[in-house]
Amino acid sequence: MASSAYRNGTVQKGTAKPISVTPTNLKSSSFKSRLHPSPGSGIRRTNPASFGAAGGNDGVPGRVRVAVRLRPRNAEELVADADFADCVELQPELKRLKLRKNNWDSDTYEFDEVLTEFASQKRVYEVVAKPVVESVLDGYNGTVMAYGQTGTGKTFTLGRLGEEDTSSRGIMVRSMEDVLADVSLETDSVCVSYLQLYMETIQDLLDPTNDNISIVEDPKTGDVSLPGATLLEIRDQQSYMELLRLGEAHRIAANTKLNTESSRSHAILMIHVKRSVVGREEDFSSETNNGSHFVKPSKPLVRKSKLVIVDLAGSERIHKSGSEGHMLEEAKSINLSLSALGKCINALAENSAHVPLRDSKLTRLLRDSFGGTARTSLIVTIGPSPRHRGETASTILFGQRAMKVENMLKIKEEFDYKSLSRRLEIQLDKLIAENERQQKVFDDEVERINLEAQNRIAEVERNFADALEKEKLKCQMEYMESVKKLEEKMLLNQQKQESNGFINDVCNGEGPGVSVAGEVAEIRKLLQNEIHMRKAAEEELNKLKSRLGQYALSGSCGDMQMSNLHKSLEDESCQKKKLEEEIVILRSQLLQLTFEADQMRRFLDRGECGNAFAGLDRHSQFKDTGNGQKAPSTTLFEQVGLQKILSLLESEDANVRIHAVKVVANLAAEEANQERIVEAGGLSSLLMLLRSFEDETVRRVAAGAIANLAMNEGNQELIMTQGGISLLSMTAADAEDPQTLRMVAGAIANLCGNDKLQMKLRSEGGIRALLGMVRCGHPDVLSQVARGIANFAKCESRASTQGVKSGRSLLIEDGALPWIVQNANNEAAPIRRHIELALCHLAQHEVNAKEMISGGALWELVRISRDCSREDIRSLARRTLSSSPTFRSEMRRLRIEL
Ligand SMILES: Nc1ncnc2c1ncn2[C@@H]1O[C@H](COP(=O)(O)OP(=O)(O)OP(=O)(O)O)[C@@H](O)[C@H]1O
Repeated sequence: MASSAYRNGTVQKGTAKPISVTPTNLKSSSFKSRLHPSPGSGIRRTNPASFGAAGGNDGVPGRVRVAVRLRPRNAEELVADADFADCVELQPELKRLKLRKNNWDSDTYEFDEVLTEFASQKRVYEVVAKPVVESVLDGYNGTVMAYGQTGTGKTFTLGRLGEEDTSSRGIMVRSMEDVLADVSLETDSVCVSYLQLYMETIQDLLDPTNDNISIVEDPKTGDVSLPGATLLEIRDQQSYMELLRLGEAHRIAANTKLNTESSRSHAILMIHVKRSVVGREEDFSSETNNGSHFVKPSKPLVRKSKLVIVDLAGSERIHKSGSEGHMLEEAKSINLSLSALGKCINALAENSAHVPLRDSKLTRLLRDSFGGTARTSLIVTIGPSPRHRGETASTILFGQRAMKVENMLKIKEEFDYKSLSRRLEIQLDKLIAENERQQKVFDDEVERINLEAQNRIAEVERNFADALEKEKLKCQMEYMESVKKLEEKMLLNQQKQESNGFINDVCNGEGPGVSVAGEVAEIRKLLQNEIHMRKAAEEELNKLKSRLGQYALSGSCGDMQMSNLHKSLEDESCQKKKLEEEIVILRSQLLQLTFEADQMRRFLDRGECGNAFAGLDRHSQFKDTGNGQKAPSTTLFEQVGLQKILSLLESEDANVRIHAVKVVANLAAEEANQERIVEAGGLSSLLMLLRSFEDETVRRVAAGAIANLAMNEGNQELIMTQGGISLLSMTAADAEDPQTLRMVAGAIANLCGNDKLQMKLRSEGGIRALLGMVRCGHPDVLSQVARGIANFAKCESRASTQGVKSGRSLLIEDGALPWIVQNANNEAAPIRRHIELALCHLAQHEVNAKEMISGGALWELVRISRDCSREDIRSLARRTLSSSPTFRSEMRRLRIEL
């Protein structure tokens, strides 16, 4: 900062050597602000140029601006100095002040603004304070300070409230008016603290009990703050005025010779302005551009600036002010702090390496105002009296030196995390609300679809139930109809028999047993005709043969005739073959009808439901007609021949195949036929049908036939060696029809009862196939599965007892235990009985005990031993439990008593 002596042009000619210090940049600088008006600003800006717009936060040089204000003569001066001229002469248009040395000589000083005794308070505000207020609103710190001899108008300039005469409002009042006009109280905030520095102690003027406030300096930024001071938010001018009144009331003043209301402390008013501003979008988007759901918020910034208005206590010459005692101490303290301020200003003005900021609290408080980052405006107040020329000269020199102090203005802007967080919260709330709305729409839609689906299901169920009911009715009707027809036929037949005295083989002595006797008789008649025709054809053939022999002998037979005869012969043979086939079919049809007639007869006799394949175990096996006579099927079997019937299993005609397999199944139900069917290759043919899997009916009937054959112990091994278990397992895995599964399960269950086949059956997947069929859930199937398991467990038990087998049960190995335990108390008696037996067999072997306990079988065994309806099973369970050490010990542990 350069400095040079300045002499007033008019004075240059004089002899005196006035020392006037003029900053080199004085000409280029104006007292007026160069700030932009903020958009929407409520105050009229003083100058459109803006150093804030230079951008960034790098700092802009800003010299301390100094104005001088002359107080008008007061009453005392008007009298006492009546014969004397003022000690100063002002040239406001030239911004100069002449300080008279004597009548003919004066020193001239140039200031940023020269305010005469006629300058209004409004003008003083506009030239001294308004530019600073605007800077503060733009985000810079600002200081307006009044310095001068006691009684020269510092408090008048700054602190006048102007309640009676608004035109006399001082800088403090007017500053707030402009601040409040410019800020938006929705987004910005204005807070005030008001303090006095009295005898090196900082007191709170808004709360006088708070009288030892400490200064906190940020070592990094140099920012000074007073965290202990009361900080009140201002929302309107009225509350601010009350606050100023309160502060004024608490300010220490005294009546001195020079001022009846002399301030004995430095008053410091701090107006904190916090403003939200919107930053440049690109700065922020790079930081937050990681989520696609958010509407990118602009960069939120906050500007925290501070306007400090300092009304210094006046400097005084002790002898003039007449201070003594405590007031003398006050005066000394005031002078000391002002002198410390002066020293700092001098050091700064001279660009000295050391600035003694820490010499007083005043200089510590004002460190940002002089040589700091604030925009500072100083008003030096002087009086006109020549009697105080010395003090006026000293004030003027203070102002001149202050004009040399260069500050580096910095915008006080920082990232506004609070605002960002608030905005993000709002955005989040919006997103949550939107999400909830969409969720509700979705839920409503799901509910609607659900309702619609339920309605549809209900409708389908209704339709289905109706259709089922109709179908049921239809079946019942048809059934009644057919029963009626059969009864009628039977009656007719009986009548015929009685009238003709003809005794039919089929219905011999059986009364109501020949339900389809008429039909049978008809077929028999057809059959007789066929036989007659065949015999006639055979006779014809024999005749032709003998004629052929005669022709050959006589030699009169021509080639032509020979070939004709050959052809006829071939035709006859073909016809014969066809007839033979038809006879076989007719016989098998007859056989089937005879079966059905028999079933029907039994049904009518007992009121039971007939089933051609009911014989899955020995107890339900179909044996004979019940009167010691051979069954009609057996008779036909003998008449037609087993080979013929079995050959029909391979017929190309599907109907014939179905028919034939039914006949074979019925034959297989008779114990007497079982071995013969197997010997004649029937088992292979049936297994082949199972393998070919051409038709569900064929497969079901074939499985039933195999089940019947498997009742015979001799056949069981053959079934195994011919790969029967694999084929049955395969069928078990892919069949869906419960009746087919029942037949397959029945066949495997029969095989399970063979001691010799245990290992092979298990290794070829028999147990797993059996367990796999429980998926069907049909009680008939479950019953067969349970029977198989019971058979297997029984064989295992036998083998273990004989010492043939050791180790855990293969049933347990193959995972049967959970199903066994689960169904041990099945409500279907046949299932329950088989399972109960199976459990007892398994439990007889100590090696199974642990698994059975952990699988829950012990509880079932205990239940069986107590509640089983069959005495033999009950006692078997009890015996088993009491003979097993493992079960006994577990029961002891569980305190179970048999
Ligand atoms: N420009 C002015 N016009 C009219 N009266 C003024 C002017 N300046 C000051 N006065 C009057 O002068 C007297 C002293 O003023 P003021 O109390 O403001 O001085 P001061 O510098 O604050 O003194 P101190 O330092 O002792 O507090 C007051 O009565 C005040 O009204």
